Amino acid sequence: MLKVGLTGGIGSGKSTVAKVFALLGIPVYDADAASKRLYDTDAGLKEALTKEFGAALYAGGRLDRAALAALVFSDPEKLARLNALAHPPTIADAARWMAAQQAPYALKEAALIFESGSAAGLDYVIGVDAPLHIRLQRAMQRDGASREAVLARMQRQIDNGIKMKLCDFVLKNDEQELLIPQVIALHEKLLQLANAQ
Ligand SMILES: CC(C)(COP(=O)(O)OP(=O)(O)OC[C@H]1O[C@@H](n2cnc3c(N)ncnc32)[C@H](O)[C@@H]1O)[C@@H](O)C(=O)NCCC(=O)NCCS
Ligand SMILES: Nc1ncnc2c1ncn2[C@@H]1O[C@H](COP(=O)(O)OP(=O)(O)OP(=O)(O)O)[C@@H](O)[C@H]1O
Repeated sequence: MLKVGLTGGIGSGKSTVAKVFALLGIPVYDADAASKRLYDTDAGLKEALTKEFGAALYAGGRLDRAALAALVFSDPEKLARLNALAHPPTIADAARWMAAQQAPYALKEAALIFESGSAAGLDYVIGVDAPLHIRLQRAMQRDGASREAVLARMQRQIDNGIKMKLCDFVLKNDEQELLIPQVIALHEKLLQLANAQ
């Protein structure tokens, strides 16, 4: 089975594209959702986060993500420490999930596939591309977030142009080219690649 990554900057439309692949019958792993689940279920991670960022983060019983976001996206060193704690269990969880899939190929959707080093375990990576002003607008609208808050996250991600060059395939989600026909064409190509394995 082929292991395929799906990535793109904040607001590029990764989750939207992932839903189309899922409709085509492809199993999809959502790394954002998995890391949120692990924060509340992985005792080792919970303990490490409490030690690093303080017990107040779990005061409500579950991780206060907004409080953690406010801490880390204003301080690159804190973000690096969070990434070092959160990425390894998520990468391991994704690898276990991948190993259990029965399909010609399976997708791992994650914003930070290159930044976290997880591209190394994948056969191909798909990038979802959209211009900065559209990504900014989408993320602000979806999350009710300020321009500054979205820009702070973007600044902690690899430059989008460079990220797309690192990808094996790029889907344009710029509201000019139709998205679904691009996904269907790529799905057919990936099925061929999986068959040729
Ligand atoms: C700080 C946290 C708790 C804030 O949670 P929140 O619900 O506000 O955001 P969510 O996780 O849904 O992320 C939304 C988007 O923000 C961007 N983003 C998230 N984490 C990071 C990061 N470490 N660096 C850069 N951008 C990031 C991504 O584009 C992501 O898709 C959360 O983002 C987090 O745990 N980040 C660290 C782990 C991580 O890297 N997750 C993303 C990929 S697995
Ligand atoms: N082609 C499109 N036309 C209109 N709206 C879109 C399109 N693609 C995505 N969106 C919207 O833009 C927002 C961001 O898309 P999505 O959540 O898929 O992005 P993402 O790359 O997964 O973002 P993040 O990295 O923040 O998780 C969503 O509200 C989604 O519905």
